[in-house]
Amino acid sequence: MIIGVPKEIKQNESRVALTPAGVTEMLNHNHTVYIQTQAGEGSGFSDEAYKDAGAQILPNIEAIYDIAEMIIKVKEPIASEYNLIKENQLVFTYFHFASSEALTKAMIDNKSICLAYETVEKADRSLPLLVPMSEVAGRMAVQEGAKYLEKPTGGRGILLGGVPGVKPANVLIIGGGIVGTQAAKMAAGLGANVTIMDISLPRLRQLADIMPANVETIMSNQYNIAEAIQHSDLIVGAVLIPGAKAPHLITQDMLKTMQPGTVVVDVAVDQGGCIETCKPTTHEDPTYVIDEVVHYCVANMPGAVPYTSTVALTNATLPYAIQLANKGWKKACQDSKELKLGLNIVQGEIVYQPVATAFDLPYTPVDTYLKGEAVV
Ligand SMILES: NC(=O)C1=CN([C@@H]2O[C@H](COP(=O)(O)OP(=O)(O)OC[C@H]3O[C@@H](n4cnc5c(N)ncnc54)[C@H](O)[C@@H]3O)[C@@H](O)[C@H]2O)C=CC1
Ligand SMILES: CC(=O)C(=O)O
Ligand SMILES: [Mg+2]
Repeated sequence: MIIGVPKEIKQNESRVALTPAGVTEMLNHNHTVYIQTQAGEGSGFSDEAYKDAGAQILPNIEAIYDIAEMIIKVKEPIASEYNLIKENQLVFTYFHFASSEALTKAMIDNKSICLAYETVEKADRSLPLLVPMSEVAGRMAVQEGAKYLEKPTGGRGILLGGVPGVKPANVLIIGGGIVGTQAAKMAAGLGANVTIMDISLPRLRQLADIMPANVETIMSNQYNIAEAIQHSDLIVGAVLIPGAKAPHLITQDMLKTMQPGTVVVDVAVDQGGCIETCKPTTHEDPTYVIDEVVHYCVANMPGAVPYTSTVALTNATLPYAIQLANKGWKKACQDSKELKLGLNIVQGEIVYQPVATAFDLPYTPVDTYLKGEAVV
């Protein structure tokens, strides 16, 4: 198969979807790999390194989309890429469709095959291609939160861990999955008073077992959230209902009950955010203030640490990308339930129910496309 890797063009996005090691693997399986010039530069991989691994370098993004049967990238296509994507071209990347009707409609219109990293799902319900970036974002959430809690950046002016004789900060984490767990570990390690909320009692039990003594677990519900936000200094939004729009657990009215200078890091922004007042921001201008509450809502947090994130992401995506390249999307999705769940839009039809629900658009069951002879 002919594989194309464009340079990411989202603001301050320096990750790349394939490393030189990944190129070698693809070549070992008899595939051809084209990389846009400088695509790996921000992650420490030069064009020379890709050439040495056997890739061919193309000078611009148009050339990559023009030649490739499968595009592998990191972030969702942005508006200038919509028309570069061709009918029947397989695009393997994060899409987060439920947060963007414009993207959803553009991918319906171009009739491509959209296989979303974030909904590839294992039998145990884990999301293997979201996990590594959630690990990064969860850890970063506390780092960023600590920074914006400083007075000069608009925060309350409180040190997460306090100092001897002074109380530490209160950190509330809503959602105890991968992001939530990593955020809790970091905040607890710094000495903060940490509370994790989740709607899953089994999950809260697991967390209570593994977390240190300065982390408590509380059931997530409207009453408990309303109470906890009043004395939280840092709040991390970390909920997920796979593929769907995040529920708004903190409404605009509730901001008025919070302490001035509270920082909210809504990591779930890529699925629309779990705070009503969340709107996506960039690494260049990551925060804004509403009702004296600092909002940090960067939708590509791991993009800021590409040396860590590119390798973590490609460690997870490469085995799936190889299956897709070896078998073609149809056969690969017939053979693997995990990959099949990654299909969101196929040739103009939404095949992932929560995306159709998010915009009240028609839904076509994915098996409609996977029946019959596989096309390689
Ligand atoms: N902004 C960014 O750069 C990044 C954002 N993310 C996003 O972070 C979010 C969380 O991802 P993961 O931790 O991997 O998901 P996960 O599936 O591991 O965890 C989500 C947790 O939320 C819980 N949950 C669902 N509804 C809830 C509610 N009403 N109250 C409390 N908990 C609730 C679930 O029970 C689950 O434990 C996703 O939207 C993901 O896309 C992930 C990586 C980077
Ligand atoms: C998960 C995601 O959206 C990211 O890593 O940017
Ligand atoms: Mg207030």
